[in-house]
Amino acid sequence: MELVTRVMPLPKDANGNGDIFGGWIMAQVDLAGSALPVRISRGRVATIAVNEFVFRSSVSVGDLLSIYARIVRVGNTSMTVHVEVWAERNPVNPHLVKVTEANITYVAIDEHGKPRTVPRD
Ligand SMILES: CC(=O)SCCNC(=O)CCNC(=O)[C@H](O)C(C)(C)COP(=O)(O)OP(=O)(O)OC[C@H]1O[C@@H](n2cnc3c(N)ncnc32)[C@H](O)[C@@H]1OP(=O)(O)O
Repeated sequence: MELVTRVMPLPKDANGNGDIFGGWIMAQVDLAGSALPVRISRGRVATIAVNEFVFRSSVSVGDLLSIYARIVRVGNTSMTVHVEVWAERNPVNPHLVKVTEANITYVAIDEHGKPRTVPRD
């Protein structure tokens, strides 16, 4: 898997318990997951489907999140990406926890927002 993003949630991203909102994590994963489809399709993409999204462990303010991605399928106009989010926590005694994984499908789109074929070369 390829490291595509590192990001640290801030207090504004948390609920009253200090846990990070799932919607914030979904936004980071959607954005990070698009990096490889943008690269291989050499242009714009749009998210068409979140095929699976699993929150395995809660995320806290100050966790350093590393988001990894791997292309699992390339269709005619679509690309499906597996994304994993790992949290590095407790700087005094650091340890890594897989907090989220997802499968997301993106469609390559042209300047009119219509699907275009993913280049094969
Ligand atoms: C930048 C952002 O991410 S914005 C986030 C929100 N996303 C959006 O606003 C996108 C809104 N959706 C759209 O604009 C349109 O649906 C488009 C342009 C993405 C696709 O247009 P459509 O006419 O629906 O495309 P179409 O039905 O031909 O399907 C395109 C591809 O998606 C695939 N697809 C469609 N539905 C799904 C699904 N539920 N799961 C996985 N793949 C799917 C199709 O199989 C096809 O793949 P292929 O060409 O590799 O065989």
